[in-house]
Amino acid sequence: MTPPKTANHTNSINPFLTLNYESALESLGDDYYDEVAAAEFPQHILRWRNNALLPRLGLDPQAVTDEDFISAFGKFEGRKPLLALRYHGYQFGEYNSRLGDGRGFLYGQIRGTDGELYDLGTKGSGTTPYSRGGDGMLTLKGGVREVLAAELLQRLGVRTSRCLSMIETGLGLWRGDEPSPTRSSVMIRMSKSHIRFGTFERLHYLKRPDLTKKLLDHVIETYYQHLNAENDKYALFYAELVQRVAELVAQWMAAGFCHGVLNTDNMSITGESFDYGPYAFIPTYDLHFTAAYFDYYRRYCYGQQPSICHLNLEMLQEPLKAVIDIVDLQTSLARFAEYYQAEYRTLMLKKLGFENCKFAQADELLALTITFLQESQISYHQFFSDMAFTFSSKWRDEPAFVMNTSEIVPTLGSSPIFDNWCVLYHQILNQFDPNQMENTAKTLAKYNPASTLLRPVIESIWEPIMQEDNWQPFYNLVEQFQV
Ligand SMILES: Nc1ncnc2c1ncn2[C@@H]1O[C@H](COP(=O)(O)OP(=O)(O)OP(=O)(O)O)[C@@H](O)[C@H]1O
Ligand SMILES: [Mg+2]
Repeated sequence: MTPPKTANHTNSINPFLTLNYESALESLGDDYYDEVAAAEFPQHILRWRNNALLPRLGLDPQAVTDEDFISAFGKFEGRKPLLALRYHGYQFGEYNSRLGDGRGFLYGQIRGTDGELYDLGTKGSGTTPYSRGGDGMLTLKGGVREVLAAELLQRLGVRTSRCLSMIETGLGLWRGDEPSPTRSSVMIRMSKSHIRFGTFERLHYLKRPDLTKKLLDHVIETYYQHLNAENDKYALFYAELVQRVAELVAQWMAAGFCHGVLNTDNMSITGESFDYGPYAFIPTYDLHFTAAYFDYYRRYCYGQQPSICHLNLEMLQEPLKAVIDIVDLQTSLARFAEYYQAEYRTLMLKKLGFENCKFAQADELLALTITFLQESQISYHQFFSDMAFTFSSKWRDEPAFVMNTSEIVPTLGSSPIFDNWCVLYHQILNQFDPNQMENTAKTLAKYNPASTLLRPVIESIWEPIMQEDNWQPFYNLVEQFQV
């Protein structure tokens, strides 16, 4: 990504308005949404345009001006209807029937060049019937954080939504968790559906099994098309959702990502990751690490993520029971751990340099790596990025050569676990042909990017923005995530 280009507005039609919008969700009828209007902002400064996503919408980045972004995604000119979606959800275990898009709406749905249907949804675009006294806005820092998280997560192979644009909107917002007044932004998120587990939970709460079935048909037709012709498509849908969610959590865990707010209104029915609010990447392998300062009981801590997602899937059975046999639902959910473990194992072995996971001692290596990371409390990110950076085929020669040029290893002092780990890694490398070492180096580099988003890194990006409106460090970092 390059910084936003200077506006070069012509009088031609905005390319975003010429896209072939589909009315998939709108055609379900107004039981599922409310038509809303966007806020009018005092200022529109384009801070981020995700050129990497434009080709997927069938657009040539060169043909889209900054002014086009501002007109479409800051001023919301020329597009209707804008739909605030209705949903409920379990928040920190408590059912909340007063939710819904309180600061966003569905801007439109577009078939990507890959054949998938994408939602363009806003965040920070003003109040709706679901704002519950909130201002309907997103802080600039919140926007910056969400752009960064999505780009790094996609780099790390997580199935994630991404931000298409972020526009600074010139308001001063009051927030308890940021020095206030703080700057405002409006963001466009491109995702594979904004239908949440909570969208179904609302229909159950309203005792509308007819609407549940209608929505389920829509979800299968639109996002699980390959199941549409099957006789037992509903049961198969849930079985696949279980697998997708289990794999998603495994992707977070391998990435060292703690989502922070795994309420059921933040769980997508397509098994995609979204809503990067109080998230954090783990500094060290600590199962109790908790991202949200308001998560007093560590409900959504790093190590709880698999069991919370399992629980959220289990609670989703309640509305789905209107259409799917409970035995089928339970049988599918029983496979969650198996899917999770298979994906986690595969991803961690990739981080350790092995694309092909079928080798002797693979499980031993994985278990010892986790024990080492946990007991040493070495930097989770730096351990793997150092492996990638310092890997050498010489590691085959002696256990003592393994990671011997790493910066982080000397900080360990004497560590019997690390010594055992080196012996094991050395043994494993010797199971392979010497000419495989190049592949190991490539795998390590692919799955362990040098850059990270630990909290101090985010602060180091935010500081120059806040102090001197210097966005260059932000652009530089996103560019590294997009290679
Ligand atoms: N500033 C605000 N004004 C109005 N409603 C808000 C505001 N912040 C959050 N909400 C609403 O509170 C609920 C929970 O918020 P949460 O932070 O999970 O979602 P969100 O970040 O607003 O949106 P999304 O889940 O699409 O990323 C949602 O219904 C959301 O719309
Ligand atoms: Mg949310």
